[in-house]
Amino acid sequence: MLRVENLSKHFGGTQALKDVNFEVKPKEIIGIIGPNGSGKSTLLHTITGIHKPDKGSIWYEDKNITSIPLEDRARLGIGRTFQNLRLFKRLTVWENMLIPAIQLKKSKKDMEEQASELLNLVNLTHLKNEQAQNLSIGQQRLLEFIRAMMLDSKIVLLDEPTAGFHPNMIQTFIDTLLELNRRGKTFVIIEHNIPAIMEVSTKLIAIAAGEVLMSGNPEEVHSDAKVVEAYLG
Ligand SMILES: Nc1ncnc2c1ncn2[C@@H]1O[C@H](COP(=O)(O)OP(=O)(O)OP(=O)(O)O)[C@@H](O)[C@H]1O
Repeated sequence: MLRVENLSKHFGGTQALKDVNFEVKPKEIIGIIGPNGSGKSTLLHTITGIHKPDKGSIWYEDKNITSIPLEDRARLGIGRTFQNLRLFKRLTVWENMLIPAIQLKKSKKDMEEQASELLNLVNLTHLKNEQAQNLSIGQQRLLEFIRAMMLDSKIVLLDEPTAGFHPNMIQTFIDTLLELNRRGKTFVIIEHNIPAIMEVSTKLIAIAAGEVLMSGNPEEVHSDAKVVEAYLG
């Protein structure tokens, strides 16, 4: 579905990505872990078109998308959320859900049904008329997550979706993610919450200093000596 080949990107003297290769198959949940500054966000920015890679290519459903504009990647079905929340803070939860979806020209009824159902999944229905800025950071992150689902992307890239969560919200996120995955969504998730990412991912990719250290079975990757050292070192 999505394939990254020999992707490299540098900023001045910093090699943020070095020959990164991986593949995402339909309905997989890929977890990406790595220490701070290891290149995780750069990888997502390069896949979605914010950064142009120095080298390498990105393929989506057998189409080379390395050089196509950001909006076209979104139109093809690649959605995302950001590490820094990008909600319309003064608009209500409900307005936040509906506004991005307007571009899809779905019927108002369909959009409203979808928004209601998603809000229900993450237990935010009671806050639908509240301004987004009045929600806790964790609630805002859940809102950004389900808002991304309104765009009907086939694959959604999530950048630290549980950062700032109250511990009792993690399960809501996990349950929602798994439910959306059961319905056909594919996910790539950058996450520092190791227990959460271990629980949901079908494959784990560990990166350090811009390179893939190891990828594969989450248990094996997590307990690998090189991965443990990269985190602790
Ligand atoms: N726009 C930029 N300009 C210059 N350097 C950058 C830029 N973006 C990232 N970097 C550098 O590239 C490296 C990788 O950064 P990146 O944000 O991708 O790491 P990360 O793994 O997402 O980190 P974190 O877990 O802290 O979010 C870091 O050394 C960072 O300082």
